[in-house]
Amino acid sequence: MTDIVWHQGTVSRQDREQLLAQRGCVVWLTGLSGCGKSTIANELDRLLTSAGRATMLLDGDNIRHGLCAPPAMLAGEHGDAFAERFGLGFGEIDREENIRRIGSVAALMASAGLITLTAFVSPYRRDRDRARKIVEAAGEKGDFLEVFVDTPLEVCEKRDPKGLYKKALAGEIKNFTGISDPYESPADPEIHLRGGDDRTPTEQAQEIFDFLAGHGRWTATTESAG
Ligand SMILES: Nc1ncnc2c1ncn2[C@@H]1O[C@H](COP(=O)(O)OS(=O)(=O)O)[C@@H](OP(=O)(O)O)[C@H]1O
Ligand SMILES: Nc1ncnc2c1ncn2[C@@H]1O[C@H](COP(=O)(O)OP(=O)(O)O)[C@@H](O)[C@H]1O
Repeated sequence: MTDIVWHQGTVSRQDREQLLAQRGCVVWLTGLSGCGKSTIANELDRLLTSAGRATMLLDGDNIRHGLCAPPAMLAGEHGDAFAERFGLGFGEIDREENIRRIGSVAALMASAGLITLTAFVSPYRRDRDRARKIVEAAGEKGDFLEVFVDTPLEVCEKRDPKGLYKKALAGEIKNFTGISDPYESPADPEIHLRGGDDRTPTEQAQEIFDFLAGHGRWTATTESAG
């Protein structure tokens, strides 16, 4: 198809995972803005690192400051044509490319043996399924865990930690997920967290931690979680 040929490295994924005594994977949190993705992912990151696991957290807001920056952030350094071509907004095709890039980066991190946590709205089922495919192609089935942070829209709107719902409802932000853009719920997520329930983010993160521990993602524990 192209003249690009895959180069097989000398150090294998198994070599890297052996050093870490764990199997790399991707924990993919999806849900509306304000549903609790970042909070739960950060709590999970803390639980895992306290337990001696090697992790990396990719968070939507942060990644959109670099790898998936919007056109306005790129124009100054690279010019308008570049910014238009490679900068990402929130249209359907932009979100598709955002999730494609994140899926690829997450797969690389999982291949390095890291327990990779991602927190992106990722509203389209097809995009999430593609991310799963990329991760599993780089590893094996079971390396991708979809976590649906299922917090009702009314709760997210009420929390509105960044004031984005207020702006979206006033028509100041276009294509805002849940208001003027769709969110397609996962059909069969590995973990379904009901974000509006009485549990704390720490308790919800613990549920994910227990799932990972119960599925043999690591073989040695240096310290207990908590
Ligand atoms: N139009 C629109 N729709 C949804 N979200 C918006 C929008 N504009 C800005 N934001 C802010 O950007 C964060 C979502 O970025 P993501 O990269 O996770 O989005 S996506 O996965 O490509 O759909 C999202 O972060 P979270 O609130 O943490 O989810 C918002 O803060
Ligand atoms: N389980 C929870 N219970 C109560 N409040 C929560 C819970 N999870 C998150 N929050 C609060 O909701 C707000 C939005 O969380 P955030 O993690 O930024 O969401 P997202 O990353 O999905 O946009 C934060 O102010 C956070 O403290």
